[in-house]
Amino acid sequence: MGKKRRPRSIPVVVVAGFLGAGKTTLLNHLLRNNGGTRVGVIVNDFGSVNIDSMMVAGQVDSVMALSNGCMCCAVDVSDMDEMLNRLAHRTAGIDVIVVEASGLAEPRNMVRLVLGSENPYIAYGGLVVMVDGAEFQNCRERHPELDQHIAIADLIVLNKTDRIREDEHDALLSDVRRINPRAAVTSTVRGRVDPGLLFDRALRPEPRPGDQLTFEELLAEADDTCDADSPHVHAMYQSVTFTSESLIHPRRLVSFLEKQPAGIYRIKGYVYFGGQPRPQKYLLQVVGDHIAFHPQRSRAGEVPRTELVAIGTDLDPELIDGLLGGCTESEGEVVSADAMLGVHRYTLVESAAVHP
Ligand SMILES: Nc1nc2c(ncn2[C@@H]2O[C@H](COP(=O)(O)OP(=O)(O)OP(=O)(O)O)[C@@H](O)[C@H]2O)c(=O)[nH]1
Repeated sequence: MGKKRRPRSIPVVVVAGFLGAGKTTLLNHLLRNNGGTRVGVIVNDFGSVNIDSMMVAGQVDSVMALSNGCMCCAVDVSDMDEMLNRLAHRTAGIDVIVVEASGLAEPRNMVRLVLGSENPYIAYGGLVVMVDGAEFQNCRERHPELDQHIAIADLIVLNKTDRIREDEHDALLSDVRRINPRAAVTSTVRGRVDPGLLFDRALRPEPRPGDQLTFEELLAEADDTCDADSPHVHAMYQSVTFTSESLIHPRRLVSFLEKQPAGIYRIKGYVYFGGQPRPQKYLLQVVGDHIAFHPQRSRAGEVPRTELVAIGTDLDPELIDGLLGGCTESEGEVVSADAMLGVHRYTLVESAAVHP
């Protein structure tokens, strides 16, 4: 009689963190440094164009995008379950699944979606919460509920420490430790964490007995709705998507970015400027006041299509669409050679390696 095989148990790790904290950057780092571990990825973006899945595509065999909008308040778990089923299927050969929550998701509800799965081959692998070292203290003032996200994390990644002074880092670290004395905390630049911290729970610092939250505690107060009694961060936010097949005028776009309409906190997406022998493609990333262009390699014959998602509060979609529409090149317009100077000022060359 053949030996009975034990069912595989694929850990599912949820990565959460406020808008722009560096979740996709961390994911790309993990995918590049997976040491042979096959990682399946589920991304859930807030806007109607899933920029995050485009940013990890090409890094991984299995990337799946959860449908338009933040999933954390989905009433049933079927969408998530369907993706988990596909990734956990034997033929996919996946060793670990990472779920990147939208930057506005309630992590508790994302965890609930994973725990609610009926798939016998997966096991909840913990919650990683990323903190934007440069923006967190400001964000906390606007959204005190972000402390709750930290409070339930298993691993807290203090990211963007290159953008803060040592004393600011120390203050942040002690705040985070006070909010969650249980979790492991690691400080990073560009999400460069040891993948072993996420993929192999045994490598994590072991919580002391009685320190770890039980699933029941984790799920307590998990909310299916976004009503006024349980305001979720994303209930206040909206997104505006802009697409254009015309080339973008660099100087006009930079001027838009430097004087953004009120309410925008985050902009991300792909932009095409004119160039020879082919248009120049950039990934644009704006978090708060911080603007970054990341040069991209475009394929020969690639049709330029700018896609940007702006996320914020009290946005005026028509105004934003109109202003971005005004940043396109008009037909026959001659763009001077120095028009790219503004873009170059905000260009991160090394980032080409982060987001190819
Ligand atoms: N200076 C600096 N920039 C970083 C660091 N990590 C990420 N970034 C930049 O921050 C911006 C946002 O990073 P993402 O990884 O897209 O953030 P995210 O959390 O996935 O964003 P959302 O999905 O919109 O919530 C990008 O321009 C990154 O290159 C870091 O450690 N230092």
